[in-house]
Amino acid sequence: MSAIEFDGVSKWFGDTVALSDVTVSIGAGVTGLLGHNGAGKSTALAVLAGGTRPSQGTVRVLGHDPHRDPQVHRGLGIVADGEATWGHATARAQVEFLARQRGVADHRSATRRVLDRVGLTDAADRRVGGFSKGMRQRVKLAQALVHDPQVLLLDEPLNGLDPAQRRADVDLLAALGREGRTVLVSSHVLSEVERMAQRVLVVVNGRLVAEGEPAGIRELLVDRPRTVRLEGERVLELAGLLLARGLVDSVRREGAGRPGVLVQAPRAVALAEAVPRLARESGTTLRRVEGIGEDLESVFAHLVRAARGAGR
Ligand SMILES: Nc1ncnc2c1ncn2[C@@H]1O[C@H](COP(=O)(O)OP(=O)(O)OP(=O)(O)O)[C@@H](O)[C@H]1O
Repeated sequence: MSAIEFDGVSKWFGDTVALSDVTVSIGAGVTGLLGHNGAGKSTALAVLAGGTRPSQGTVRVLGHDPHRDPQVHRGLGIVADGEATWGHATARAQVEFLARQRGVADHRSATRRVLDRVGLTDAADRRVGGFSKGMRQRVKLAQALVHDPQVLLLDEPLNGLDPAQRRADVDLLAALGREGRTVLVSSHVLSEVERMAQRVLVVVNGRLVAEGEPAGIRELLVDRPRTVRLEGERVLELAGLLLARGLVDSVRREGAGRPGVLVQAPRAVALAEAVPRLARESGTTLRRVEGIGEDLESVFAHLVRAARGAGR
């Protein structure tokens, strides 16, 4: 059995479906839980942490029902979204407090070790109130790790961090995964999860719509149907060539007074490869090439349609 098991899990709040029939096993290593705002990521983590019960289906963490069995917390570390530190206490005091609460045998040395691991040794005896966001995030991580848990749940842990802090945290989480821990990290940024995760689960409107290695998920997200706007000299000739070669399904001129042409490509990557080459062949001088509707929502909407098509 994997450390984390979802079996037919649904969760609704009144009329809102936060999770819909999710079945998945998650084992050792880093797994990214990718989805837009409101997709159900926090709910999935809350169900695993025992904070909320599924409306339907079962979850197991290290074989326990997290909602009923407090034993689960011996093997579980949680880094929640948002602020969870006390400004007036030192980093060491906050981590030690958690260590004592969880019954860690030698809580002082465990605290020392974990503060060192997250890079807070020098700041350990300073009040957390004066810490940067990244340092406070480290305190939360140290609190989650002090009892050496097998399973670690992190809700958008890289939010609000600067690039150097992000890199450090990505390295730390990747290392925790390599040690054989089961690390589940939520995010709405693919490039973030693909740097640390061996596996990515994509959640859209509460449904698990795709899963796989980061490279495969990237391909799925990037190489999808896309509307592209082309602007330049003789751009209609270029669009004609694209149509003739089956690289686009349709060509439409923009409305009056606008110089562009809108093409609908079934595979965006093939189009991107062909456009510069065919522009040269047709003598087109391109001024602009831009994707239309490139927001994350439209990417996820595509995945939902793809998942429906596959009968999931
Ligand atoms: N306690 C609650 N009561 C009512 N609705 C809720 C509750 N918790 C979550 N929801 C709803 O369930 C859906 C999923 O929310 P969830 O917070 O799990 O998404 P998320 O992917 O974590 O998004 P975000 O990144 O914005 O936190 C949303 O529509 C949200 O409004």
